[in-house]
Amino acid sequence: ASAPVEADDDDEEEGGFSLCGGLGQVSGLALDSSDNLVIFHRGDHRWGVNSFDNNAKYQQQLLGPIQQSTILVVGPTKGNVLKASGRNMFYLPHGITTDEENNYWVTDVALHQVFKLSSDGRSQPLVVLGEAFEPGSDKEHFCQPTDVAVDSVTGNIYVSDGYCNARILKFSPEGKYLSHWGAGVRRIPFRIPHSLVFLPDKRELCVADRENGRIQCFVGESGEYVKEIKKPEFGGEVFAISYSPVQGGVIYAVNGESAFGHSAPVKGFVINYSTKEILDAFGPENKQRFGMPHDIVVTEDGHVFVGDAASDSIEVAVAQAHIPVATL
Ligand SMILES: O=C(N[C@@H](O)C(=O)O)c1ccccc1
Repeated sequence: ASAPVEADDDDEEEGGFSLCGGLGQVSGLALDSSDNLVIFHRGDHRWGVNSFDNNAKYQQQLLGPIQQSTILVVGPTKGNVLKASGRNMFYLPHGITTDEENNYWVTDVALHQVFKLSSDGRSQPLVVLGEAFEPGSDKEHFCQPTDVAVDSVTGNIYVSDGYCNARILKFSPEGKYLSHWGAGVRRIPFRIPHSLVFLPDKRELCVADRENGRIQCFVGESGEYVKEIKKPEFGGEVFAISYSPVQGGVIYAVNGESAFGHSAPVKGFVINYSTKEILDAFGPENKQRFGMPHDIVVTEDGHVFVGDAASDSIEVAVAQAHIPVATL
């Protein structure tokens, strides 16, 4: 493993931390069973306008895989690195989530693959889905898959596929294809299903349908459409979502800039899942604004972390509405 990287002192003063330059584009965030932050970043690789050809084929394979550790487990307060893994495996990391055994489920948009990795750093993946560097849209191929969500009861996983497909697929914990579906309301297709969250208390899957600027939620078991949350405050894009079961269920979302024009400040939102009311809007704790907020996680005690793919950093944010009623 590479030498541990520590957050700079000044980084901590900013409220966020960038692990003293040890981070590349932060594409994914997850939490482990101890509420440590799990960061999935791109080291010295970047997703630029020339990274893919018109057929979504990755153009920089000759660069080889990222040599830095792309998966870092860090303490949520000081940003000290507890574990580092994921070296020489990935080309363009995207999404990451953890399952009940602290395994990592990750997606790589250059490989068009989904991996299940054990968190003890063994480099041999437990499950590999998709064919390396081969985009496609059947049961064995993805096209720039963006995220994974895990149903902690059944262990089944959901894959949002992706920048160049418009569907959600469901697999068993061992990676057996179970089902797939497209978008809900009036069959307007997803436009970059970009981030997923499973709602354990409602057994629903919610999707950040990025360029449609909406969140759509489905019954996890059947894929049946349940609801849509779309707000003018999103300004046309929703990049990432997370969820906390407190107060009847609260959705956290971040919007973002997009090539298709944008008309709202880049912010985080706290939304009452049942009423769809925006309870709070927030920016980074001690920084002007988010760059490209790309993923968001919320700890049990209400700390919000946002991974920024433009400023290669993790921003800490305080969202008022999550403070459990007991402490108000
Ligand atoms: O959205 C894009 N990237 C981010 O989401 C990301 O880096 O995951 C992107 C799209 C087209 C070209 C270049 C970048």
